[in-house]
Amino acid sequence: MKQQIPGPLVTIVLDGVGEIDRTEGNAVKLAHAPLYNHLRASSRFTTLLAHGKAVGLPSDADMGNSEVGHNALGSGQIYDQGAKLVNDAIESGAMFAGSVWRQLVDRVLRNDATLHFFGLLSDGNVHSHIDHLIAMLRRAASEGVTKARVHALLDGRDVGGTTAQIYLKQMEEVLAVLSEQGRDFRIASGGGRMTITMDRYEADWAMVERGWNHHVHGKGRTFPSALEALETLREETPGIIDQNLPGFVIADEQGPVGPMRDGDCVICFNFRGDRAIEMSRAFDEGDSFTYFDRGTKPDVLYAGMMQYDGDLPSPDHYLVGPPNITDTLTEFLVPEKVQMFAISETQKYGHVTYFWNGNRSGKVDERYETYMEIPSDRVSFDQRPWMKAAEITDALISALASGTYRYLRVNYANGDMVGHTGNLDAAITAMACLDIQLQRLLAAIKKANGVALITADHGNCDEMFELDKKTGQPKRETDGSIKPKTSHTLNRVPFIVYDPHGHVKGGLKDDPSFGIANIAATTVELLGFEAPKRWCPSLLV
Ligand SMILES: O=C(O)[C@H](O)COP(=O)(O)O
Ligand SMILES: [Mn+2]
Ligand SMILES: [Mn+2]
Repeated sequence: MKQQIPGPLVTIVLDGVGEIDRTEGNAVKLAHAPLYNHLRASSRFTTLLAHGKAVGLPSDADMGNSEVGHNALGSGQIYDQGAKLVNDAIESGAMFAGSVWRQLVDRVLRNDATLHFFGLLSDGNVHSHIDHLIAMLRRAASEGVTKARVHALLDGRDVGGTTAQIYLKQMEEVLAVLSEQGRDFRIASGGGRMTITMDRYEADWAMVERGWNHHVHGKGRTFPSALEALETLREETPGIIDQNLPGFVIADEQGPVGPMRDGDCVICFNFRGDRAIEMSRAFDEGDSFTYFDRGTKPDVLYAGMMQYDGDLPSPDHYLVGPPNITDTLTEFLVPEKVQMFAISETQKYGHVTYFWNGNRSGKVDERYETYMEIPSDRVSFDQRPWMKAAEITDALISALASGTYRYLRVNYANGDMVGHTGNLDAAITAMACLDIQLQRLLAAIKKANGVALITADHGNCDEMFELDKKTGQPKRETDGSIKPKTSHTLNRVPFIVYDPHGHVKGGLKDDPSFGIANIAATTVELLGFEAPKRWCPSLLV
């Protein structure tokens, strides 16, 4: 129902805060969070889908993630996303018929050179899928490529915390088969994804530099094989989860097996952009690149699985076209001259700006948009579970008090970033910290005569234990301790309308098929507009 609230409207995204009845291992329920619990008990509380097909992923077995979640939140629509687009391009053969694949393979054949692949080696399907890599390796072999190298980033964040051996073994088997008939396909380097290569939003370029030295120059601690590296590195730091493992280089009697050389080609097989952009820039940019010293940069042709940033644009070459997200919430509100404010800390800043605006890094219109980034700490977030929630709230309170903005949006990263560490105690603290900041923020919204919509982009800290699918009980390590869960969940997410002055008319529709893509239409209705027909319908009765 179209209605115009008199004060500001604020969308609060509690990143990684899902909804499930179970209390065990659920930081949302275990935390001292009196305000959040009070809001959940209100009549304008419901839950929404935030995973699988409801956010454009291939199947309902796919957990949601921040990219697809914020795309849905910010566009009010469901688009086929990277995972699905790449599957389709491989299945239909369009990827291999495309000009970029041809250029890469032809160059390798012409130069008698090596085809390198780097990316996240798992089936998490958030940044990548191992099946995509396997399909490309097989195809390259069938087209005559004789030398390929895989630079394998170990996951433990979108999949179980200590599962790297599963994917490494699978990869070694595939590579062994492909190496028959005179081919030479091998793993050349690797490391934990939170230690090397996969930084995002320029939070820590040193990670990318470490990755560059391992993958490109073959510089790092050497091991005879990736599985031996994994075993040794785990032994050296008991309890370490895969994402935090140090980098490694594979070497034989002649030295490192896969430094990149002039004439080689390189494919980043991640489809998701945020954590692939910095490395792409290191490969593509010329002397203007100043983030770290790349040493002698080999003359390689580099391609991404997808275009990771449509505005830079980056990379120069990519295998699959990105989803073309149009008619976003921001594009709708700009011509209506609605002043907007978007804020988060570094780790989620791109989520609430770039992903929110349909993967657009520039503003739609400077005159109506203010963005604010609070620099994140550079630590493992179980050491600082409060993160920058207080500083973000300070800035939001000032923005509300200025009276300038009619629509504000914020992402609080705590539930997700602390959830990814697998540390339940820290996640419980994160939720308690969030509750205190929500108390401050909602008081300011009330004072400004406003309304808030509180939601999440997907679950994470709502399930901090790995559960056995059959018994529903927590899985145990060999020493009897509970196996921590570091990845997102498949759970629904909250949707709460906070309306202290009773401005909002009507209740919430009760439709279990509604997801977070339904929030944009709700937003514009509360701002006094009719939502575009192509958006998912509003949640207001
Ligand atoms: O990149 C990450 O940190 C995880 O793979 C996914 O987390 P996000 O989707 O919440 O960013
Ligand atoms: Mn998220
Ligand atoms: Mn996450």
